[in-house]
Amino acid sequence: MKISIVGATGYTGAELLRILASHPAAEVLYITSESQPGTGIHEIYPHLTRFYTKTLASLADLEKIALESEVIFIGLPHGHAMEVGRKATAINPQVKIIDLGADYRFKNHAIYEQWYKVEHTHKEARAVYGLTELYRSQVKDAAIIGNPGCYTTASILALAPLVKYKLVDLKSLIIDAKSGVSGAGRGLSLGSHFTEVFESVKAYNVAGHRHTPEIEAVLGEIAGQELVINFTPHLIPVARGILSTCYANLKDGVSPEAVDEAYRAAYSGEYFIRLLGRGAYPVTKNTRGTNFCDIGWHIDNRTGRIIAIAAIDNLVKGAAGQAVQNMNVIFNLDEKTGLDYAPLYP
Ligand SMILES: NC(=O)C1=CN([C@@H]2O[C@H](COP(=O)(O)OP(=O)(O)OC[C@H]3O[C@@H](n4cnc5c(N)ncnc54)[C@H](OP(=O)(O)O)[C@@H]3O)[C@@H](O)[C@H]2O)C=CC1
Ligand SMILES: CC(=O)N[C@@H](CCC(=O)OP(=O)(O)O)C(=O)O
Repeated sequence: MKISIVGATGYTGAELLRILASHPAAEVLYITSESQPGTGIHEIYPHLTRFYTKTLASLADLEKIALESEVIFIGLPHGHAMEVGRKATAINPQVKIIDLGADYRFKNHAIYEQWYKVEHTHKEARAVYGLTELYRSQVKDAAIIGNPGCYTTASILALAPLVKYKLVDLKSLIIDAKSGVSGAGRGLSLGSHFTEVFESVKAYNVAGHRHTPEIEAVLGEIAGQELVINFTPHLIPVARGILSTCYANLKDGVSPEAVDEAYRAAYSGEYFIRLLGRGAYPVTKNTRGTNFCDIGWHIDNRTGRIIAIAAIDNLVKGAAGQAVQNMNVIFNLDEKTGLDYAPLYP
């Protein structure tokens, strides 16, 4: 597959390059940057030395990129990807677009515009939400994929079986999630300085984070009714990893065995979802550098609540890995191609 990456100098772009370097069917054609065109990617990311000697192109080359590529991954800030997607598909209607940002995640554009404060400029795109395990049959035939957010991937995967099999009160969903600092991207900002983050943990965007409507839309679709959640993200002093701890009131009479069965029914055939089981504790380090999502759950008999916990690597299952998983599905390859390796541990 001839692949280009728009926004290759970002963390998700670099992670795509790392994964695609050992993908047997992938040929990386063009990689772009607006700030450093002409620079070798191995100069910006020395860890990619020996794997790539390519120099960066720019969006000025979009016509050539769109015409020659079969897949374009986009790793740009929201608001920019939809313009690239609109232009690239106009130039080459056959090209597949996989956007790692938020522009193509929402079926309801009004919700996107309300939360992201930009006008949606590619409303006619018939994009598919790329949470592979839940939308595989649509991903297969998609021309444009809105790859999910990192917190949303972990949180939705933890809660989906409970919602699907109607085991919990939909008014009681609470998600408490923690992310490593690479989730904020490579750009410099005060909040991600070492001295701000090290030896510290903080909540941010409480009751206002943009992943809230994304989680609500997907879980609402699974439930067949609208729902609202509480979602609180936290920044923790690690480079990679998301741990999402999700709370819900179990409906009366739901047994622990029924909960176990719901997780098994939802995910037993899913390679990238490792069900650790009831009473188990997922750990971000066990997923580091991989496309795995580890899930465990607990039932608190005193409060009648279930606590479901998911761990992922935000840059892999939460971004570049899931994007490659979606590409594999679209091109009818084994979903694990280029993604089947053990975590780096410790
Ligand atoms: N980091 C993560 O864990 C996750 C990120 N995402 C999403 O993926 C996308 C990329 O994220 P990430 O790689 O972390 O971001 P980074 O900040 O690390 O990289 C952003 C990229 O976008 C380019 N860029 C920045 N501004 C512009 C602009 N105005 N026009 C064109 N290009 C621009 C930069 O290139 P240059 O400056 O060289 O031109 C760079 O390649 C975002 O939408 C993000 O929300 C999704 C899931 C997880
Ligand atoms: C730690 C950190 O800052 N994380 C990012 C989420 C990264 C992500 O998935 O963002 P998109 O939905 O924009 O793609 C944040 O909270 O905004």
